[in-house]
Amino acid sequence: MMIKIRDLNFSYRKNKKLHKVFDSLTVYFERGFNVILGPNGAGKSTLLKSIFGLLEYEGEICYGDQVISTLTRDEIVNLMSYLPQIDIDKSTLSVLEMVLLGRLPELGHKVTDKDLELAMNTLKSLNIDHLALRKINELSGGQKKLVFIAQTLSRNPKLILLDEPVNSLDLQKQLELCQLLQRIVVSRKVDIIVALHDINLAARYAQHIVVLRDDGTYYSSGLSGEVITEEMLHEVYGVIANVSLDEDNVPIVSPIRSIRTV
Ligand SMILES: Nc1ncnc2c1ncn2[C@@H]1O[C@H](COP(=O)(O)OP(=O)(O)OP(=O)(O)O)[C@@H](O)[C@H]1O
Repeated sequence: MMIKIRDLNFSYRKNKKLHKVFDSLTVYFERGFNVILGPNGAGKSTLLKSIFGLLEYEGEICYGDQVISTLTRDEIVNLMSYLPQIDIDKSTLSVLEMVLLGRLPELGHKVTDKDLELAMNTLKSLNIDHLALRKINELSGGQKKLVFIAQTLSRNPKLILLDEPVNSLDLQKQLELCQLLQRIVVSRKVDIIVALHDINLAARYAQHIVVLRDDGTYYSSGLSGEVITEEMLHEVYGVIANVSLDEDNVPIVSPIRSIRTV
């Protein structure tokens, strides 16, 4: 087990009111490529933020045998990098500067050729090196997303947390990003946890899937073949869907209709 979450309790506080997201949630993630699935509002982003130490929760989150709440901010940032769902997109920095910024803790007073090479290599791996000198606020939504992903990857963390990284990417780039993540998991021995809405992408690439219900409770976890079932799609997402297996035994979901009448 890579991340172990035990008895997690968390509520957002707004105008003195509490909005409970997790009530004694116990769940774990494995080494490798993990995906969190669940409908809107299930708590996927909240779970990623909790792991990254951004929220004050009750319960325990461990990375290996380290209790994350006992780590300093610097220790957490050295260990993991986190791509939030909402990107700051008003920046007038260039793409290259933005990626370099991601490695700020490791950069010295001067940006060296090695730093530039690392940043350019990350841009190349996402096929956006040609955008290096363009300003962030002059890019398309998908291009911006890729820059933030490049920034997240360039930090060389042990654990990467990505919140819906594929939304606003075209089909080819969605697949390329998942393939790149798959490669990084193997070549850099990095672990990743991705919150996703695309169940077919999760089915194809995830080594371990965790499914949350819309009320933030645990529904199931395991390999895609175990987790992605017609029953789960009915009970968790409220849809009637066919699930078949392709030639690699990967489940393929064909949605038919919502169980709600609209
Ligand atoms: N800052 C906040 N203040 C109050 N409530 C919040 C806040 N952020 C999220 N919530 C609530 O907490 C619950 C979980 O939200 P979260 O964003 O973690 O869900 P999610 O699974 O990531 O959803 P989505 O798929 O729509 O991105 C939701 O009911 C949401 O309305």
